[in-house]
Amino acid sequence: MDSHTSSSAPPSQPRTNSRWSEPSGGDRGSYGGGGGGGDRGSYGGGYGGGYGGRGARRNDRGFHGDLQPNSRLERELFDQTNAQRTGINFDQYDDIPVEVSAGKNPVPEPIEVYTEETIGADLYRNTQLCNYVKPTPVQKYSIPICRTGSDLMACAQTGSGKTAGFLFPTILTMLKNGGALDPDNGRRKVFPTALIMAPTRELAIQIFDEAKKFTYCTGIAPVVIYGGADVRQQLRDIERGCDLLVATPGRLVDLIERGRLSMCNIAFLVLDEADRMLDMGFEPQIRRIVEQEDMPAGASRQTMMFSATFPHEIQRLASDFMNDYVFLTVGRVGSACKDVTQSVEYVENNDKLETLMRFLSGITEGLILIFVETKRSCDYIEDRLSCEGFPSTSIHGDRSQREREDALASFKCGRTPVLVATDVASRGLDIPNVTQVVNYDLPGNIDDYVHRIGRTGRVGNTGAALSFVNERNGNIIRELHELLQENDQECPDWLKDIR
Ligand SMILES: Nc1ncnc2c1ncn2[C@@H]1O[C@H](COP(=O)(O)OP(=O)(O)OP(=O)(O)O)[C@@H](O)[C@H]1O
Repeated sequence: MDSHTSSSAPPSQPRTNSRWSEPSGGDRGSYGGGGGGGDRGSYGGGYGGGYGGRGARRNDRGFHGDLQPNSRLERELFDQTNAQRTGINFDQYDDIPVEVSAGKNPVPEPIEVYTEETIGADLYRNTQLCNYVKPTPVQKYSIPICRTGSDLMACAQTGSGKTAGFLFPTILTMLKNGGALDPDNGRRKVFPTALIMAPTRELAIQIFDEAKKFTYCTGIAPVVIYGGADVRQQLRDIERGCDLLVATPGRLVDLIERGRLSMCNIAFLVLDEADRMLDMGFEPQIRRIVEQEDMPAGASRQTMMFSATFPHEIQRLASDFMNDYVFLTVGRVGSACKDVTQSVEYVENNDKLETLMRFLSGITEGLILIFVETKRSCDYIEDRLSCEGFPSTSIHGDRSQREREDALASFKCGRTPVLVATDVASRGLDIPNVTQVVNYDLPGNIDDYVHRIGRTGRVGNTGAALSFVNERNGNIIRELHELLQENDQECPDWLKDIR
């Protein structure tokens, strides 16, 4: 029987370090399973309380945000306590080969440093507040390329700063051009200038959090909208002024249909993790938003697509949405982050839980992210781990938005150092101190594997990924084998015998 559905608990593992408690046999409630204490306000919808109400009045730059410093907000946004810090391998990013295939414009020189000259005074101040010392390779190239007005498809390894890679040039060009006038608007319709679409709510919230930092005191107002949260609050957020909108596709279509959002001023369109959005079946919504509403096409819009992987279906979307685009690749398209030590272990399904607990018992520090295939096994494993003394929480598509945010908050602060997740957490999430990823169930394709293990080993930090493998994983073994070899990882002989 599959261990996911087995009701018999595996034997308890003795704890080899004091981090984990002895099995209690109690229920998960005693460990705060599912998290708790997550502060929605810290993710904010729109500007939270920090900027104060300001209506949709425009500032001197033609946008809707604040230009004045605010010391409380500044402390909140740039608090470094839980920020991701660059790791020992950060400087080795410079050794990764970069390829740029030119569009019609000549490719500009990359920028090597962050200064007022390279990224303007506003962004420079904000990078200093973020403690960014120098650009990552994708940023070095994407910023000058996008400033020429070219469309861009950029592929760079997980955790190498792609978010700033698209936010920086977008913000810079918005500041250069100033806000566009709204068309005559009798109704309460909102006209953002930049649109960033992301596949999951958590990723949209995270991009928004980054956008808040980089737009601080620039006058640009960022807002996030996503499904599963109160739509009325999000409507209030956009009405207070929205220049840069971060959205998941479903909620965006909803607000367009309600007549509350117009795409007609969109000058910048970013699709982050576009391949995942297609996997999740969002193509009709994306095509509707980009092709069938009032969004400008051709040269009046700049389009960027960013991911660590680019399967073939994406090339189609790219050629439909972009004009003569530049293709930027840092390293091989789809390759795994070299700072993650990958290992595989042969484990039959029935033995996975026991093996996992034995493995966890030996981990003395850091956060551990465990990927499983189904929502059901996610709940089951979280429950078993919690009962066995490993404080755990979980995240999957059937949990409410509140539960998902609470689980992430509880994981991030270390209250529950184990997060059991489905692929909803595989893309984009940037959680400091994740030192170990476990593929309890391997994903169905190698791209998802690359994204999953990329939740660790970010911005030059080292991390580790362990995958449980057995005969059921035949479909991914060949590519996994190649990937391990490419990254000089240990490749056990039995691996290639699995079909
Ligand atoms: N130039 C920089 N210097 C220092 N830290 C940076 C720099 N650029 C980005 N970071 C930080 O690196 C972390 C990873 O960045 P980001 O999430 O944008 O990576 P990514 O390439 O989009 O990853 P993924 O493929 O997983 O989505 C973030 O915490 C970000 O703040």
